[in-house]
Amino acid sequence: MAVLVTGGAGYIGSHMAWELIDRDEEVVVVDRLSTGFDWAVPEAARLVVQDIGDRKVMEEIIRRHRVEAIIHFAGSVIVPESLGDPLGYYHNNTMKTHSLLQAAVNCGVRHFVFSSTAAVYGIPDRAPVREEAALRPETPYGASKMMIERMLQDTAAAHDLSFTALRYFNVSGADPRLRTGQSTKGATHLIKVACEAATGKRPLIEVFGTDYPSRDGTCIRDFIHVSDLVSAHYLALQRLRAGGESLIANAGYGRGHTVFEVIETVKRLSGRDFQVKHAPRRTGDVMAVVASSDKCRQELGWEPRYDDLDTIITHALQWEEVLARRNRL
Ligand SMILES: NC(=O)c1ccc[n+]([C@@H]2O[C@H](COP(=O)([O-])OP(=O)(O)OC[C@H]3O[C@@H](n4cnc5c(N)ncnc54)[C@H](O)[C@@H]3O)[C@@H](O)[C@H]2O)c1
Ligand SMILES: O=c1ccn([C@@H]2O[C@H](COP(=O)(O)OP(=O)(O)O[C@H]3O[C@H](CO)[C@@H](O)[C@H](O)[C@H]3O)[C@@H](O)[C@H]2O)c(=O)[nH]1
Repeated sequence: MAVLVTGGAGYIGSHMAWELIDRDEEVVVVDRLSTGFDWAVPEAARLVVQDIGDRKVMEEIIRRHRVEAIIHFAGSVIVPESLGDPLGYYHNNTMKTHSLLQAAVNCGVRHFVFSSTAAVYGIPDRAPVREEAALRPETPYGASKMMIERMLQDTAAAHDLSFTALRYFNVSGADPRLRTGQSTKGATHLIKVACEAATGKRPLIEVFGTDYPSRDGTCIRDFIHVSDLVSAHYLALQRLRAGGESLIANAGYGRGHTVFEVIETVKRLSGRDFQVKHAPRRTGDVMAVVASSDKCRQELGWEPRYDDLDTIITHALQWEEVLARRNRL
């Protein structure tokens, strides 16, 4: 029996593949390598280069490897990009997940763990935001994921399939053993961009909006270490295997940092100064997005190990140095 990891050549998915390998699971990765890298997949996992949207092929893969659970990361992930290409986002996220779910049901897959997002909340009425809050996504990206959550609830009610959807807040950092990290080309994520500026890969960082009514005028985000995130997935999988009910839970620490605080931390930990340019607000940005993490801790027994901005940024910087060394070779 195998666990299928879609998007397992990408940032979070490759950490998940390592987590599963570390726990002696059999792992099959399906990834079309649009933003992921074949070298990011552990050698002990089987990589199939394939788009998840082809239902017949996915059914063959599921049957051939006797897939018992799917952990689904594949998708389009850039919030601002989704505003310019909504149909592309609904297609790659919502429609292809529909097709994957149909394949899962047809083949009798029992468990499904899904990458949802804090973006389903839109502008939360309060921070920290609880799972029961109204879902009012501000962007096609958030809406594409909200629709998948609904599809999962209806599918689990009708079929012998249980699911966990984790609503990730801002994922960052890298495997502490530096076996993988965020390698995305032309990255747009704050910590990655700031680390690239610190290691000289970019000349500067732009801060999108310095006039928000926050403590220093910049947006606030709840940064979660990628290794803590994948450990929550593993706990979710084990809980479903043990007969646990389907669940939707936030994955964040419950603490927010501003954009300026992140940049200052990157400067301090790297010991390098870089130019910080104040720029207009970015369309679709929400001022403060912070998780209530009670449900994840209580239902999954989740105990984060890297809940500290310095640790997250230290690992992110170390991974940037690994990439820089590789590119020089
Ligand atoms: N990074 C974050 O802060 C964050 C926050 C919330 C949710 N998420 C979700 O987590 C998941 C993983 O994100 P990531 O940051 O690792 O991004 P990523 O771009 O590094 O990984 C996505 C992977 O999916 C693959 N892929 C995309 N479309 C595919 C398709 N149709 N068929 C097969 N493979 C496909 C890509 O090649 C890539 O390897 C996504 O679903 C994203 O929406 C990420
Ligand atoms: O060069 C940069 C990059 C980002 N930011 C700001 O930093 C904050 C965080 O932005 P970013 O890292 O792009 O993440 P988000 O837009 O918050 O979205 C992330 O977090 C969401 C959950 O909160 C996920 O759903 C998304 O997939 C993931 O990209 C925002 O205020 C941005 O305006 C900058 O000022 N400069």
